[in-house]
Parts: sequence; C-alpha cells; structure tokens
Amino acid sequence: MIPEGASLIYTNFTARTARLFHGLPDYDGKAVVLGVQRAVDDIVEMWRRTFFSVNKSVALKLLRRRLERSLPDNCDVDGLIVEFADLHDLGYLPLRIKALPEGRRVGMKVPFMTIVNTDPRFAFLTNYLETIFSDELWKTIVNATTAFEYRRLLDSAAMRTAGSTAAVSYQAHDFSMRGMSGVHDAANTGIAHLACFLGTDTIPAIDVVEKHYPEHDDSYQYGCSVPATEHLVMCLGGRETEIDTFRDLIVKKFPTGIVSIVSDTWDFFRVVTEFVTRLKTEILARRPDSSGQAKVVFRPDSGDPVKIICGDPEAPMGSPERKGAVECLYEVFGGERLETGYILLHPAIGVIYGDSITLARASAIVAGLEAKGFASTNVVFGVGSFTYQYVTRDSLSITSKGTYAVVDGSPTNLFKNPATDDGTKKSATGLLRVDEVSGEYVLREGVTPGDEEGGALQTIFEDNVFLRRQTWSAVRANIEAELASY
Ligand SMILES: O=P(O)(O)OC[C@H]1O[C@H](OP(=O)(O)OP(=O)(O)O)[C@H](O)[C@@H]1O
Repeated sequence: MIPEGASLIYTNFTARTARLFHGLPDYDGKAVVLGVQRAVDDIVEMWRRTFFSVNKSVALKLLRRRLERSLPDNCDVDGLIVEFADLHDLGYLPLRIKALPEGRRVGMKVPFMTIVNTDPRFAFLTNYLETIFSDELWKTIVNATTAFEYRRLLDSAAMRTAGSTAAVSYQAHDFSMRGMSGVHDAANTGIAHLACFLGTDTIPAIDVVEKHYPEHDDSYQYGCSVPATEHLVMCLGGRETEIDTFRDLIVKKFPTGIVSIVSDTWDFFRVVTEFVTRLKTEILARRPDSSGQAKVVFRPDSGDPVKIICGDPEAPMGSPERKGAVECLYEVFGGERLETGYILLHPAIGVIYGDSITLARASAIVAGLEAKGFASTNVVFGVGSFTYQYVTRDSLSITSKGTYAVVDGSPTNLFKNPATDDGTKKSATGLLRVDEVSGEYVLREGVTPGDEEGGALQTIFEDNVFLRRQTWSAVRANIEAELASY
C-alpha cells in the first residue's frame, strides 16, 4: 500500500502514557527500557530459520500458500512475492535499529527504539515488522517498570526498618511462570524481574539473560532459587503426619541452607505456633550451606495476605490470627532489635508469601510490619502472574509510529494527530534524536540526517550484525543508577 517510489521509512517505538500503569503513589511516569536486545536476536533468528535459510522456492511457495489462503483475491499476491523474492536474494533483514541503553528509564513519548531500512528496495519492511516488535517488547518493558517499583518499595522500606538493602535482591521472588502465557512469555518477560531482583522460579528467564546478555565471567549470578515444596509434597506426607513431613524436610532432606515449606495445606496457624515449637530444636540445629544461611521459610498461600503476615485486628485477642505469621514466629524464635529499632526475626526462620501479590498488597504488608515494629525484610514476596500477567500493552501505551519517509527522492515528515483524541495519540514527527540532559532523556523532532546519527539512541543492529551488546551486569548497573537517582 505504500507509494512505489518509497525508498526509506523510519519508525520509532515509544511508551505514550502511564495513565493505566499501577505504580507506587510517587511513581514518576517513566518506563524501564528492557528486552530490545533479546527481541532483536529472536526476530532475526526467526527470519533466518523460517525464511532466509529455507530454500528460496520452498520459502516463496509457503508464503504464497499462506497469502492466497488468508487474503481475498483483491490483494496483489504476485507483487508481494516479488518483493519477498528480492529480500530472500539479499539474505538478511536490511535494517538499522537504534535503542537507548537497557536498564535506563525513559519518559513518556520519548522513543526508546528506532528502525529504518538500509536498502531502498525494502522500505516496506520497517513497518511490516511493527507488530512483531511490539508483540515481543511491550510486556517486558511494562513488567520491568513494575519490577522497578517493587524494588523501590522494598529498598526504601529496608533502609527505614533494617538499615540496609542487602537482603532486597532476594526479597521478591518470581512466582509467575505457571500463570503466564506459555514458556516464551514467561521466559522473555521473566527477565524483567531479573533486572531488579535475583530470586526466580521462572528458570527459563535465567537461560534467556545468559544467552542474550552474556557475561564474560562464567560464575556470574543471573538468577537463583531455593528448594521449596509444593502442596503435593505435603499432601503425600499425609494430614495426620504433617509435622513428620516438616521434620523430614528440615532434618533429613535439607539439614543445611534454605528450605521453603508451604504451610497452609491444612492449618497454617497451627504450623507457625504448635509445629514450630515442637520443631524448634531441630530448626536451630540446622547448619549453613554455601549460601551462608540456614533458614526454614514458612509459606502461607491462602487468605488475606496482609492479615496472614501482619495479623488480623478483628480476630480474637491473643489468637495467632490476631498476631499474624511474623509475630507468631517471633514468639517462638525471638529476633534481633536492629539499630533502626525494628526487629529482625531469628535467622533460622523466615516467611514468604506468594499468592496474588500486587504492589498495593506488598506495600500494605511492609507498612503493617513496620507498624508492629518488625523490619520489612522479615518477609519475602512471591511476585506472580497476579502482578506480571495483569497488564496490557496499554499499561504504558507502547506503540510504533512511522515519522519520516523518502518518497521519489523527497524527504517527508510524517505524523498523526487525531482530532478525536485527547492528544495522547499525537505522534512525533521527522527524524528523531534523543539527548540526555541532566540525567533525563529529551526528544528532538525533525532533526537533520546528520543530527539523527548522534545522541543517546545508539545503533545496536545493522544489516544482520549486532553492533553493541550489553552484558546483564551493565543492565543491572543502569537499574541501580536509576534507583540511586530516584
Ligand atoms: O497467583 P500468582 O500471582 O501467579 O502467584 C503464584 C501462585 O501460584 C501458586 O499457586 P497454585 O497455582 O499452585 O495453587 P493455589 O492457588 O491453590 O495455591 C503459588 O502457590 C501462588 O499462590
């Protein structure tokens, strides 16, 4: 549909508005740039595997079959096939992709990526790829922005109540995989959590960062987990002998290090009162493993998370339910009063809650613990699909728009600005340049081709060659710098 004389099309990707994003009350409306490198790698590889490396006649036959069977006959399939035949002869995607550094945060309507064709025969390609780039990127960016908010919440609560953020890298653990849309989705958006935290049960996300953001040091820690039971394990042990299942796990199967045990199979408050009293000697006798820790972590998994952890003010006076999990464990094991004045539970025990956690619930739990005099780091959060799947592309309105083209040799600035919109959908125009001014990314529109070459958007990919690859430690360093400057 584009004019025959079009030789260049230039498009940008941007987050347009955070109106629907659920951040902390002081969220400043920026998006975390993440996943571009992974998406470019996978899209290029997908084209290699399904098109360029397939015998030309076979590739074109498959393409023709799909086009003819899915489009009405008013479409010029022969014309499309000629374009794809030429592309197959070229043998790669003739694109220049520029992006902001991953792990940095960018304001709304400032592009984090631009794409332009490098061969005048394939101007159509730029926006032909709009959908797949959007599809591969939006959720990683939204979830990285959410993970950043969890990190801000937990860092600031830890500083206030524990006097240190040392434990926070492990204080949010990714529980989302079973609630995501397949392995691809879980893995490629699970990297968002790993940009801000180390703990994850989305193991394929570790594979993704190791593959696409490799470190030189083979011992680099991209992400980690701990031994943890599911309800099945507890059910297999039997209701009447549940305490024996706990004892077996604590004493025989995992006599050292961290072990996390789901504890609500029948009666959570019986576990954190009666069972822990009976098992106290065995729990305190456990020894550190290579992590330097020896901790039994109790996992409630039902009820109101805030009340279960912090206590239910409407429960009967003196009842375990009124005290909540942390206070119950404190009564049995004690803890240390930190210099901040808040109490940290004995290092031999801990609590993780991972059922339908949201930023709002995590905030309420942290505040509830603080109000009771307990450090925020007494609880670890299992951040699951209730956080990472309850999002849409509109959470940050991530979109792609063509802003510049060359047609019949003439450059033209493009833009949309619908009269029926409130201005949110108004696009940038012309060639774009992003500069960093006092730590903020600022967009300049309609710049010259020479000016477009400079600025913070850096060429990461050109004509099948990845030119600038970030390591995961560089991504995390950017996240840390963003946290420090918030
Ligand atoms: O809801 P999410 O945010 O994804 O959190 C993860 C949840 O997934 C698991 O539940 P599971 O499906 O095993 O069963 P359950 O709901 O009966 O606990 C886990 O026990 C958490 O409760």
